[in-house]
Amino acid sequence: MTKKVLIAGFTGAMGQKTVALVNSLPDFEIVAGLSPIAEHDPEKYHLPADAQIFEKLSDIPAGIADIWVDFTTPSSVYDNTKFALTHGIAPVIGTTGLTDAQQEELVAISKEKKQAGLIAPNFGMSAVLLMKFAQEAAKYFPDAEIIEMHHADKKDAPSGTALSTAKLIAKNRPEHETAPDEIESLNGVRGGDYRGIRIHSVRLPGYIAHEQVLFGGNGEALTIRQDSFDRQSFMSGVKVALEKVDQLDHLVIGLENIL
Ligand SMILES: NC(=O)C1=CN([C@@H]2O[C@H](COP(=O)(O)OP(=O)(O)OC[C@H]3O[C@@H](n4cnc5c(N)ncnc54)[C@H](OP(=O)(O)O)[C@@H]3O)[C@@H](O)[C@H]2O)C=CC1
Ligand SMILES: O=C(O)C1=N[C@H](C(=O)O)C[C@H](O)C1
Repeated sequence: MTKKVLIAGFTGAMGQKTVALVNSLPDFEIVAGLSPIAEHDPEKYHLPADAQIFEKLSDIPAGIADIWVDFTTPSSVYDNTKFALTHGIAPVIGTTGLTDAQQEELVAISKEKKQAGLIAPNFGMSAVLLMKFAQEAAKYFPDAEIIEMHHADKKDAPSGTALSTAKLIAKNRPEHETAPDEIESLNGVRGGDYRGIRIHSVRLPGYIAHEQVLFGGNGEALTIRQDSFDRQSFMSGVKVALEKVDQLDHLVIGLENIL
């Protein structure tokens, strides 16, 4: 049976890639899009002619779609995910910026409602592998810093991927002495601090999405790096999520958990 898909943020960079992906899949059909300032012309955004365009959540009827793909903004993703979970739609969330408390609350709602869903801070295979390798390396190299580099239009910092990487490192590294207090003669020059792991966010035109994890040891160093040169790199992960999300029994965090 064809699965009905709503794309939130369908006018954006990732939204338009997702539109092209879903249009290419015979078992999925775009039935609706959500975007606050979109022109109501499905053709302009390559949506099927009968797809409905919504400007706000409250206009969307329950059960309009089976799957809700979300590439919107950090300020709207919590409400969007909650709406999908409570209206019988399985969320596939790529938007970053959810806090730990928000994620926990959404998982609890999904369990209560018995509603499937997935949140993936990164749908790219290179980033999923980078996080896995960084998690492993942290057992042997507890001293780590992260540099993430993104296009100049990115709204949130640090990236969701960098924050997830830092969490995995913090969870897996052995008991660790923190560095003595440092003096910054230039404010912020040592980056953000997630439990002693420094994160440096670079925003430049020409970049898409890149991350480097630097581990320092005794007379040696390990660097793990991934590059998304094109947003197409995220689409194989989105495809897997579309195909597998309805097999989950609640909201799962991380693409690696469904691969
Ligand atoms: N998980 C992953 O693998 C990836 C995640 N991302 C994340 O996806 C998100 C989107 O990225 P990107 O496509 O580059 O961003 P864009 O700015 O290109 O697109 C954002 C989209 O969200 C829409 N939007 C804005 N406000 C709202 C709202 N309140 N409700 C619904 N839609 C809204 C915009 O619509 P309008 O034009 O009408 O304002 C636009 O369609 C970011 O959080 C980014 O970090 C990005 C790449 C990969
Ligand atoms: O905004 C982006 O572009 C990206 N956002 C995600 C993040 O914040 O980690 C994933 C990827 O890095 C691209």
